[in-house]
Amino acid sequence: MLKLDLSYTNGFLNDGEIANAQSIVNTLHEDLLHKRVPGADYLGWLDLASRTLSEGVTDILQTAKEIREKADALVVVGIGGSYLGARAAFEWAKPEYYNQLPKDVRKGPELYFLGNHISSDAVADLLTILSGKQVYVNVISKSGTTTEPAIGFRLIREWMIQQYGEQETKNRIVATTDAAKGALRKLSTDEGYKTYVIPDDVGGRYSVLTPVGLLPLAVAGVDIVKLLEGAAEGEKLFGVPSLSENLAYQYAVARNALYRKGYVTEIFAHFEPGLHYFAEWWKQLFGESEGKDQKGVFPASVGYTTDLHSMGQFVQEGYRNLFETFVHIESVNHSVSVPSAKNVEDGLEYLAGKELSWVNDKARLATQSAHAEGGVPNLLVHVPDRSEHSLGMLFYFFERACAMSGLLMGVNPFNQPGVENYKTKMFKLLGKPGYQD
Ligand SMILES: O=P(O)(O)OC[C@H]1O[C@H](O)[C@H](O)[C@@H](O)[C@@H]1O
Repeated sequence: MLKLDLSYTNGFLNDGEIANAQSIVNTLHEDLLHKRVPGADYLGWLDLASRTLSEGVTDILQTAKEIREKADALVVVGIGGSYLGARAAFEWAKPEYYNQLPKDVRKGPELYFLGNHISSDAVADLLTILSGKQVYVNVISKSGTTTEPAIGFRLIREWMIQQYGEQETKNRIVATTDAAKGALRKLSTDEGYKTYVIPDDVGGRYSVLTPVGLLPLAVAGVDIVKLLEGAAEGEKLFGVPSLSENLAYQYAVARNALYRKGYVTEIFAHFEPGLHYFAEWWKQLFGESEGKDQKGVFPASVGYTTDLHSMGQFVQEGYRNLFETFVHIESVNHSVSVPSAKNVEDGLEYLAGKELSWVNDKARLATQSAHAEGGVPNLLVHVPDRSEHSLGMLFYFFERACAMSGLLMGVNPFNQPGVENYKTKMFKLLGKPGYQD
């Protein structure tokens, strides 16, 4: 079960400040359920996990099984919401050096991501590592027109045609896109690719539990049923209006209260390298949902203890507009202890035999306390373990919190009009037809 600890907001938030928001939360909760909110056409994520479980995921599991049997590597092509959820869950659920593990240990294909940048070097390096391998591709784009994945897909498709020929390439591509619209849908129909649909009513950053995330994760051997079950349990836990019960709404109210007091930057802080991409997913979720109409908490992230040795100074004593949200995993997958080394004078013998996770947790407790003392309020989300079930629940926790938080802030949490401006300017610079004036 997730837990939310707000003790380090004491002294920053007043007594009763959260509970006092109950009546506005009641109203927004009802508006959300009855689709009376801005962006109401994009609320399909609210009960997506439970609906998907009742419809079943047999087809996705079957496709994943075939790819697992035949492929040495799956390349997942996508960006933003068509990328970050799958990568977050992959890195959360699978071992740190997954691609380097022997195939009989890994039991599935290597997993690579493409289409999330326009870097020649990164593309060239990927094609080098793929050389001689049996490669399959899952290209993911809701609009089907996003520049980076469209370029990435052209490149990998061309490379595959050279390796395997036209027809075999078609058999190795699965496209995840809109049911009817867009260039990728048309190409998939023309070429006869296997396809999966991104529902109309689920925006990119809320789409991890659609085939966008589910197919690549199933190929990597992530238990997608447990992931969905965790999120479905989250639907119940975080689907009630009462602030004393609903931790997602508590979090939403707390971060809004801090925002109104000038804490305009939120740092997502974790202590596990495997959560790096979860933080990236979280940044898109909150950044695109709230950052509009000249409002919004700026979402940043740090990976401690690494970043205590780089960003720690700023967080402790720099400009005071920060608050932190720690995500702490209570039970990690592996037990590793500090070895004894009596002849080494590093002053660490007192830790000999102690679990690294215990040391890591003491670092977390010390950091929370020191940062609060330095004027940085912080919130703590406890996650029981690194299971798919806990991850599914955490995805839903933040999705539900983000919707409530954006509504409390008075913005439409489900659109992202601002991402178009640079695209228009870029298309002009690139000489795209129709963008010259
Ligand atoms: O799935 P796509 O249509 O390719 O979109 C991928 C991403 O790019 C866009 O620029 C939006 O800012 C994101 O919200 C979206 O997730």
